[in-house]
Amino acid sequence: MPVEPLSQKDIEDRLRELPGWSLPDGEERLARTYRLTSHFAATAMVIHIAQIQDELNHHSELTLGYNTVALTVNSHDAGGRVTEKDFELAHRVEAIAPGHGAG
Ligand SMILES: C[C@H](O)[C@H](O)[C@H]1CNC2=NC(N)=NC(=O)C2=N1
Repeated sequence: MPVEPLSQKDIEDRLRELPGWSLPDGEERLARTYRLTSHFAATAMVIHIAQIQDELNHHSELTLGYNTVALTVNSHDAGGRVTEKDFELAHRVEAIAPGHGAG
């Protein structure tokens, strides 16, 4: 089922429910960086996010740092615009972050 791109206002309204997530200036994608307590913890969170992304069939650009996990996401099937699927992924990742000690 095609998913429609969200308007700038819709995106801004939905971002209010996702502290820490942003729409970087001039970019059509949601972004968040989590800071973890160790490299191993960050790596474990990446694996968990990958599982969720395969379950949703919706995938971010996922970057593992020394003790950080950075995500940026938009919807390829919607021409690289931001859709509900991006917010669904963001909420699912937010839900697991505390369990990983992510801040
Ligand atoms: C064929 C496969 O179902 C599609 O390419 C999925 C895979 N993961 C995806 N991830 C993202 N971010 N956007 C998509 O449109 C998308 N589509």
